[in-house]
Amino acid sequence: MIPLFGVQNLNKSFGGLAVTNNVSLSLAAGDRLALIGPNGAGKTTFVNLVTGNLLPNSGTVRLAGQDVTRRNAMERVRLGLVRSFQVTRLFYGMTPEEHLALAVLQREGKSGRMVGRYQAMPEVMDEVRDILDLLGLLELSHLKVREIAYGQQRLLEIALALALRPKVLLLDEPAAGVPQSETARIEQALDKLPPDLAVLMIEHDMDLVFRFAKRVIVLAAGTVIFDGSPQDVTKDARVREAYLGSYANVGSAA
Ligand SMILES: Nc1ncnc2c1ncn2[C@@H]1O[C@H](COP(=O)(O)OP(=O)(O)OP(=O)(O)O)[C@@H](O)[C@H]1O
Repeated sequence: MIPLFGVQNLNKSFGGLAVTNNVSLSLAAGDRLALIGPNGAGKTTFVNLVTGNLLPNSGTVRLAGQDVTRRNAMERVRLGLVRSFQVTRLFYGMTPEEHLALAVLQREGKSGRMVGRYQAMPEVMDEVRDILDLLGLLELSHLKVREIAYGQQRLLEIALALALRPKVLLLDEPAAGVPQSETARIEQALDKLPPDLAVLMIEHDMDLVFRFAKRVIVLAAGTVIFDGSPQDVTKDARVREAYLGSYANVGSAA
């Protein structure tokens, strides 16, 4: 079976520094994959190669049966590869509903000027409400972004990505900066993502990784040193040494 998404033998160097070393991985519909690794392991670089924000020195990126290695980020989005937005790109004076309406209209190729009239468009309103409801944001739909909690702003980033109808969703540290009291909300929302969506999550919060991922890839110095189940990652000697350290004992006891 052809995977929905795959990279083969991807390499990237900055000057003499090899940051992505022969990385290969693939994702099928419904996969829940976490990419973890110590600071500087090359996770952000890898995401940028996948999204088209960086070009690799060699290797290929394939999406939905097509070689997209030389395609730009927007073309990849149109083919279904979407990265969650970042809080810094939200408009603090706009509501979650307005953000979602704008995203849906943009996806449909409709002018941003129509955003003032979206409430009269039942198909847009239905979709906006469905996505907000899925992520537990419906009750906040009319508040300004600046009035909602940081964890909910992070959920709005995911909502905006879903509005682009991805086949493959890249979640870049969805719990980063979110207070402990709000991480349960993130977990609950991630549980409700469409089952056929393939999700690749980069995350440092190991509790979230263990609850969410069915498969874990560990990157160290740009190289994949582990690809397997969350249960096995804690037992792997190289991973313990490179990254997990004392967490390994906690994880393996669970
Ligand atoms: N544009 C660049 N030019 C030169 N070096 C870079 C560039 N981008 C990243 N690097 C280097 O590549 C290495 C990997 O960086 P990267 O940000 O991909 O790691 P990371 O795993 O995402 O780290 P973190 O978890 O701290 O975000 C680092 O040594 C970094 O300094």
